[in-house]
Amino acid sequence: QSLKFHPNASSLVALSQAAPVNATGGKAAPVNATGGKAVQSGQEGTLGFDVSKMSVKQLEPYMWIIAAFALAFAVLFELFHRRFAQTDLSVQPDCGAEHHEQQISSLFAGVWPLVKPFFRQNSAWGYVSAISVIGTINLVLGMLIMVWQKEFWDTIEQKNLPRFWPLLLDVMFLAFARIVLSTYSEYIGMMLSIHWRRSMTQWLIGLWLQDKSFYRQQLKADAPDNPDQRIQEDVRMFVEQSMMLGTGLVMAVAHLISRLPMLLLLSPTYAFGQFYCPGWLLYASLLYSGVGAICAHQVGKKLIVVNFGLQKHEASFRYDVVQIRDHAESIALYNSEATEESRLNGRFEWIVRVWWMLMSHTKRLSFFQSFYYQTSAIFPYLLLAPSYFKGQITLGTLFMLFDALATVKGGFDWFLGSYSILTGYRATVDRLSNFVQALEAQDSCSEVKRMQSPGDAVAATITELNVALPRKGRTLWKDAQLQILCGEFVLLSAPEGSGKSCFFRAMAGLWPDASGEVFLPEKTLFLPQKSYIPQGSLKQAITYPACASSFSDEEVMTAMQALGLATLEGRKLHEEADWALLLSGGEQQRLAFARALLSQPELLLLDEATSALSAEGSLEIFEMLRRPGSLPKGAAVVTVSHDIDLLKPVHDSHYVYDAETGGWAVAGGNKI
Ligand SMILES: Nc1ncnc2c1ncn2[C@@H]1O[C@H](COP(=O)(O)OP(=O)(O)OP(=O)(O)O)[C@@H](O)[C@H]1O
Repeated sequence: QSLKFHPNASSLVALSQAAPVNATGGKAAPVNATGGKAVQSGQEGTLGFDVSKMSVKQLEPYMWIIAAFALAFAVLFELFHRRFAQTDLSVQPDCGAEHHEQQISSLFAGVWPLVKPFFRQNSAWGYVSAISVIGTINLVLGMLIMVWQKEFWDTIEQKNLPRFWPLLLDVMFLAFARIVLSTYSEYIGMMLSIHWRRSMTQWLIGLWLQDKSFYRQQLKADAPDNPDQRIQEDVRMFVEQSMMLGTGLVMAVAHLISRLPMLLLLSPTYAFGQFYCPGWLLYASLLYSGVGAICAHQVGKKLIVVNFGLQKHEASFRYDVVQIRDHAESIALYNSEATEESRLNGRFEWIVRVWWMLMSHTKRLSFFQSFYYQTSAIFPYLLLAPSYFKGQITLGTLFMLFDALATVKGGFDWFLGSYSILTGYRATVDRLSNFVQALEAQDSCSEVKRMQSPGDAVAATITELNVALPRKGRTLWKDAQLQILCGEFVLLSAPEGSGKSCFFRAMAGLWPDASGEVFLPEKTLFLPQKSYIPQGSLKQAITYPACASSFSDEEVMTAMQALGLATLEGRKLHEEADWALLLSGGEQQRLAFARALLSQPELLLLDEATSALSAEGSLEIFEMLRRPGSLPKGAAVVTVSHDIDLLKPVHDSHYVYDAETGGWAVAGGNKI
């Protein structure tokens, strides 16, 4: 079809071979023969045989030989090529336990909920309208080019030189319009792509970060893997593939609309020249394409799962590489390069295995698609030959019907032709849908009621806090109680693994398997043993989680001086670096306390937050916290630590874990 509608050089060459038959039907034979002769004599001289005198009968042995060779090649290849896999293909790769849509009826299930947030915006419809207008103009241009081509070839046949040059000038206008439209439709498509991607990325990031989902997802056994890949790679693929498939579908529908009337009007009323059935060509091509689509789905549907598995293993491999970058120092100190190399190579082997599955299923689909397209080529002849030989249609009508039938069938074949892309698309849609559903599900929310402290003399109260390990695991805390008075420094101690950090997580509302009531002041700050230090300026590292601009340089410098971060004072506040790598463990903990001074919390919860500091350093910090003006008046501090002897003197109360009751008890006393 494209040969007829594109006025470029190759189409003109192709048309010059096809046109004599197409344009004038049987009458063109002399032209063909004359033109043919010149070529044939040339071939005779070069190759030593006359192609025009050859018959199919003569060539039949060669056809058999080529077919036999193809068969032998296929058999031998199937028998031996797996030896070159260089991996153990008997091990079945895991393609993930997540939900996959595999029914033909549900191939597009879940697409609309993913697309909806973007298409609620007016700008999205603006882009779609612009692309649609350009597409419609392109269709009109196609029709104009068709008319131009007819006249052009008639002019050539009539050797009408005066008309020839104006016609060439006309085609330049058409070509210019085409060039401008195709360039801008691609450009607008790219604009749409980045807007759509940004909108979807912002939506997913919002969902992922809201209500601490990013943390709670980690605790779930069946949580979707690699959220980073879903937000970055899957969104990009989803947008690109949606646009590719959407454009293809719209083009197919447009071609159908433009050619369907022609097919219905010219279609012989007798099917196969025998049975009265108006419009039967349309039904026949619909049936043929429908059966082809169903067969393609049956042959290729496993590709959905395999594509899903490939995306999963690619993401896991990339995550493992990132792990090495994140833990470079530990790995270098352990000299564990060989272990890491074998771990990475082992991980990559899974990609190789899934790739081989993909190859095998793609080969099956390609076999079927090639078979389908080969039989499609003779399909119009099969349908129309009886009517033609019975004299019900002329040769000219036959060629017009071929053209209309091929275009209509091409439209119906959109599904089959796009099936490979569709399987990848389906896998991407599943990965994104599962991710969105997991983020939107509220099943893993903590049942701990967090309320604001009444104030007055009490800074925080924890009542009947029950904490268990995920998935109905061991109970860590049972009806635990704790009351912290304003201005009080409380020390909590318990054996390792008893659940101190989980207690804090439950208080913060992070732990899913927890219940109880927690009264906390509005400004509560948790400082863990290892604080997160974002990449960027030193000022941002210190002011985190607030923005760097929330504090003046002087305020930040004062906080640094109060924490004795003397070694950092030589650094410029706006110097950018990976501070988590540059700073020592002790410096990182001091930096976290600088955050406390800047954010001025009413309750400060410290989980082993001075573990990397020396004894003097730890005491210095607590003295500084106790100094008036460091924290707001009446601010309380709760410290979890194993350094009881060191820290007890700088705290007002000391509670210990009571293993029997699963709660806190006054050190040396009874349960609270
Ligand atoms: N995400 C998790 N999934 C399953 N079990 C967990 C998880 N996090 C912690 N645990 C388990 O919960 C128990 C308590 O852990 P927690 O970190 O609260 O102990 P801890 O008292 O703070 O220990 P330490 O003094 O060594 O820091 C441990 O047995 C730990 O293995």
